[in-house]
Amino acid sequence: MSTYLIGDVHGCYDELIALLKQVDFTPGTDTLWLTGDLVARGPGSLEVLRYVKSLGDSVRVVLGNHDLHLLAVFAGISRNKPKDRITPLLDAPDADELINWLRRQPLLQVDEEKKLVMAHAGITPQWDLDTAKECARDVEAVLASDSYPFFLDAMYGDMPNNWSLELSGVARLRFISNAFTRMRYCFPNGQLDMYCKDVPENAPTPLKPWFAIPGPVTDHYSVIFGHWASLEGKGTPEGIYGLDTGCCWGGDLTCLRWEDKAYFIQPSNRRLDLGEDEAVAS
Ligand SMILES: Nc1ncnc2c1ncn2[C@@H]1O[C@H](COP(=O)(O)OP(=O)(O)O)[C@@H](O)[C@H]1O
Repeated sequence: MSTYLIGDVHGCYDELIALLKQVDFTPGTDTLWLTGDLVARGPGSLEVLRYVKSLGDSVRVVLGNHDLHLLAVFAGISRNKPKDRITPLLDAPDADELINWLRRQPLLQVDEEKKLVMAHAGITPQWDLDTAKECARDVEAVLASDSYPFFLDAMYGDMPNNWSLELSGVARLRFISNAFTRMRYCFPNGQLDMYCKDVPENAPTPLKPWFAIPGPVTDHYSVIFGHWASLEGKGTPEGIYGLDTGCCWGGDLTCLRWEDKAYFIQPSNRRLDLGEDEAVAS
């Protein structure tokens, strides 16, 4: 009975299956955790959603910004960008079923026994765990309801970027979805910066990666996140694990086995197809 945590799959179905084969993942016995961004960029978003949905209770997922964007595209709110390669999914006969399953997935996973928390981008240092849980529940409730398109229409944008108990309505929901799915850097007071995407060595002062600012959650829990491929899984403090290693860009799909902290790597098929140089340049 093992727990396998895998970074952003981004439509890389073949690599996901190969990685699960490598670790001998057995549904019903083992549990798979996925850091979100199941879809977009890679060629197999449809196959990834069908497979992950079929795993039932053997998988724990969180939503990423690309998953939310897919929901908005399917609802006719946002544009289908060709580079996302999601048209086969949008046109699939079971698209409705897959989308309805996806919009009922959480933003936050917590395992009290393992003292383990997972969110796509991470946990803002401005929140304790109770606040994070309450915030996640509020967005999840809207996404699961019939009025979810109203939220998806209002979710785009970078503001507000500072947590406050005074926030309400769509501004509050937008802050919550940005914090859970798009955050990378914070100001020293924990306020989000939604613009910088650079690697930490090149980040402008006073920005720091969210995980470099001590917060109530990271003080007591291990945190698993994805979203930030340019970190290449490196540079996080002990107990914080960035698992997105850019498979869809020609990097790797990374798996961490929780029980013994062993890492397993599946190289992107794209790298094998294109040759190292071309894949890295894109
Ligand atoms: N609140 C939001 N504001 C802007 N983009 C959002 C938001 N929520 C989801 N998205 C989506 O997230 C994706 C961001 O893509 P991009 O800027 O390339 O960042 P990333 O590095 O996460 O791929 C886009 O598809 C965008 O539509």
